[in-house]
Amino acid sequence: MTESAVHPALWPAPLATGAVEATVTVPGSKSVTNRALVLAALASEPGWLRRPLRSRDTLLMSAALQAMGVGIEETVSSSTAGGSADEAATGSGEAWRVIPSGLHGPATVDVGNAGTVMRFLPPVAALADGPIRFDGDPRSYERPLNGVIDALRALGARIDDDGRGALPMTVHGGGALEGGPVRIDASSSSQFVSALLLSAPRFNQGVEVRHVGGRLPSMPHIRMTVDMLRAVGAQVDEPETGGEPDVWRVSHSALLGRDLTIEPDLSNAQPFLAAALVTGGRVTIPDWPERTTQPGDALREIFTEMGGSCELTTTPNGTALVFTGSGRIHGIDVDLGEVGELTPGIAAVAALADSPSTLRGVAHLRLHETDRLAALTKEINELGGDVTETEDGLHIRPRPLHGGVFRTYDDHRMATAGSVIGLAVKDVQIENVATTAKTLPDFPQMWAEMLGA
Ligand SMILES: O=C(O)C1=C[C@@H](OP(=O)(O)O)[C@@H](O)[C@H](O)C1
Ligand SMILES: C=C(OP(=O)(O)O)C(=O)O
Repeated sequence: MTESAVHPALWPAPLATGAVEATVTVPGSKSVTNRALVLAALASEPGWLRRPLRSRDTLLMSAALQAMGVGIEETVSSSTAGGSADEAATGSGEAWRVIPSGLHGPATVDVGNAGTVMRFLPPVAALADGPIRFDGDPRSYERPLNGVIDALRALGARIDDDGRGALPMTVHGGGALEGGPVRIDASSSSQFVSALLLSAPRFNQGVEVRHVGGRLPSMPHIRMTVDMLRAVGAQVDEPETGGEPDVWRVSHSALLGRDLTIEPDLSNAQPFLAAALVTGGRVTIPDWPERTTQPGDALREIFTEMGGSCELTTTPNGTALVFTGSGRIHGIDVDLGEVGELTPGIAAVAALADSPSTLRGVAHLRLHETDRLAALTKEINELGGDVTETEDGLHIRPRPLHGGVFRTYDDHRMATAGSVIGLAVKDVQIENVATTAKTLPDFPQMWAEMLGA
């Protein structure tokens, strides 16, 4: 855990005074936006991202691509293609036009603490015609990157790092990369696999990535990578459509420019759904996709098991998820290995439940924005909770909680998790709620609006 250098302000998390009844328009998916930016930058023609997420992680991705020469023009979209009719009203009619170009160095990339930027861009940098320096927040030096660095070296790239297989580093782009077969251990982050696949159509021989090692986390995010590659014309062989287990192959090919409307971020819908569960209220999320690779879709099942119920409805503007709490919150025993980023929000709800919970399969969360297992244990326990860390997760035994400071360790999902607890527990103060800017800059305002403030 790394605490902020400065001691940021405390935000009094609002207590819910009754059942929440709200419709919450959730901004675009971080994971889809950053994949779409990379694919559009590597395409052979311009493309559009409509309703992209505008947050720290996506602006860092955009700035990095622009530093390498990609044109990204921000406009307010005049098209309503795929968007809901209330786009103009919500200000979500924003669109980014991406104009690919030769990739150039020297350039500097600030990855912040964005896993997608620090993992997805080194393969892009290897295609540039000069050195690309990567640096970021102190925490980015601690997050695993060795899978990407070692694989790129094996595929022909020259990289200078300090020997730890981590940031900071310089990728000496040679204008092209040979590519071909490579073995990696991606058990610490699925993003290693996604990173190599996303740029692979531009490698001379494409790529064959073979995962060797422990369980691969976050499989839906790899499916998202595969789906989005196929949607821009790439040829991908992968385990789920009959390929060899743990092997992905992407052929060399040109990529199409696409006009893509970004889905709402379903993981960022989590605190709002949790609010319905915790207060026995009802929250509607417009534009919830009928089919998606986003891991947040699993919340329909998980939060139903924890006491709510939900319905995917069709409205004149598209589909919406209506989630209703029953007033009871039940504990859960669940493996979250596929959907690790949902863990903080599930832990928050579990701390308020009427029975214990066991969250499993998420040891790799120790290397996320912060050590999430340690952070959740410490912060819930400091409010009077009874949480213990296991080898790969958390045991949560609900107890009456009291107010206090909930530290966030520069982790957006710690801030939203603390806010969920604050709905039910008086006087919870969130340290550095501004850290939600990583993926949801308007969180405090959205939260207040949901509560009718
Ligand atoms: O590819 C992606 O967009 C992501 C993959 C997952 O990473 P890990 O596999 O490192 O958990 C997830 O936790 C992260 O929030 C986003
Ligand atoms: C793990 C996360 O982010 P990152 O993309 O930085 O890995 C997350 O958003 O929960």
